[in-house]
Amino acid sequence: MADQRITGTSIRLDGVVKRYRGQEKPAVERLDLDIEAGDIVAFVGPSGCGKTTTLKMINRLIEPTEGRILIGDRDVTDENPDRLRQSIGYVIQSGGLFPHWSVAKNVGAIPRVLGWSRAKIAERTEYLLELVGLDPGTYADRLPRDMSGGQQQRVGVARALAADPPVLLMDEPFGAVDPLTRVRLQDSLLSIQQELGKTIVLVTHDFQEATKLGDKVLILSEGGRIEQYATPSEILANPATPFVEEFVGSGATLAQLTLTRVRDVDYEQVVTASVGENAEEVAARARAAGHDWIVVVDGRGRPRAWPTLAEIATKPQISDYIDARLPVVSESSTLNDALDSMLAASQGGVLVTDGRGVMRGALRIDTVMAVIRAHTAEVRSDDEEPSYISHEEDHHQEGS
Ligand SMILES: Nc1ncnc2c1ncn2[C@@H]1O[C@H](COP(=O)(O)OP(=O)(O)OP(=O)(O)O)[C@@H](O)[C@H]1O
Repeated sequence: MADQRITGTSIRLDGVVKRYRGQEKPAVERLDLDIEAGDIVAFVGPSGCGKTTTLKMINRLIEPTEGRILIGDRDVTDENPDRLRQSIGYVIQSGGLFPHWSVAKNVGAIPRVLGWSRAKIAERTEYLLELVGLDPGTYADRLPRDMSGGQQQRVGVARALAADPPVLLMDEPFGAVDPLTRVRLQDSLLSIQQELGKTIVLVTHDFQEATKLGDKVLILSEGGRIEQYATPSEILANPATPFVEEFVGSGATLAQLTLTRVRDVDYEQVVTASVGENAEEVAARARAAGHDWIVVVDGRGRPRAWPTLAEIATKPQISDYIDARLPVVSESSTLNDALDSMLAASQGGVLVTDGRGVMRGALRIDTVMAVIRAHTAEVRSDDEEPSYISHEEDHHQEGS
């Protein structure tokens, strides 16, 4: 992410220990950790290893028993915790919104405490709702209970970013939503991060999620012991300990698919059309491009339907088809997400959008399969003795 603007700050945990009263063993024995400004770091590890305890010591929702915590150059170990928390965004599972406050009131909570003017809060709220993919006109006055879990979670992210904190902490943020919503929220977080460049620390139970979101992944074992702290590809290529190997285990092949993003592969251009356009002209455009389908987009270029030319030929103009099961992923989605989305929609392809949902192209299952085959071949040639491979080939030739 060399071209990314960074507004986050570094975080350092220096000899941090947490002993809970009445517990014999410390939850976190002694942790030294450096998180670089602008990185997303994902904490993973088995239940009870100390992920949440470590996360909450960063904003001192849990007070460390020993050690120091630095945010940028600021030693915050003894800082007033309320003040500290105003400079650290915090997102929990299910959003943690105040249920009887409107979305706008929830998002403006910290700015109000900070004494911002009404106009500034309103402007910021509008910007943030747009950023997290919620139309301010539709949602600003809604109550959380009238929104889906995924939408509430988006509001939770907007609220955490309200005072533009350099650091965002997220505790299992996408744990409570269905798998497809989860993928959308992950993609949305990645596009927000592309725009903002915060330092984000997140706890997850899901190694796939950690490899998708994390610039670096921290794998902990009991007592907050660091087993490995590295980029996802380093962890997959060189697990540091037998613990890591086992933890990553059979998920490794799938995780490799997680390392490839849709934007890294050659997906196709598509022919788009707006509602009301002349169907014959659109069809001619599609045929010229060698396609027997088109994508209908709305006024902002977002996909609405994916009809075949036969379907659009039934009417003189492009009508407003709505396709509720349209398989869509974003460029920052992983190939794994793309495959899931194809399977869920029983289609041999997915539409690809940018971070704001604007149409970019289509990815076909053949392309994904080609990437998987190329990767498998690469792993073979890395791992296996050349003599073994030629042996295999001989064997096949004999058999055929
Ligand atoms: N308030 C508390 N009082 C006493 N012990 C606690 C408290 N909170 C956590 N612990 C203990 O500290 C250890 C680490 O807990 P923590 O919640 O940080 O783990 P975790 O890795 O986040 O677990 P999970 O994945 O299950 O959420 C566990 O043994 C837990 O039982």
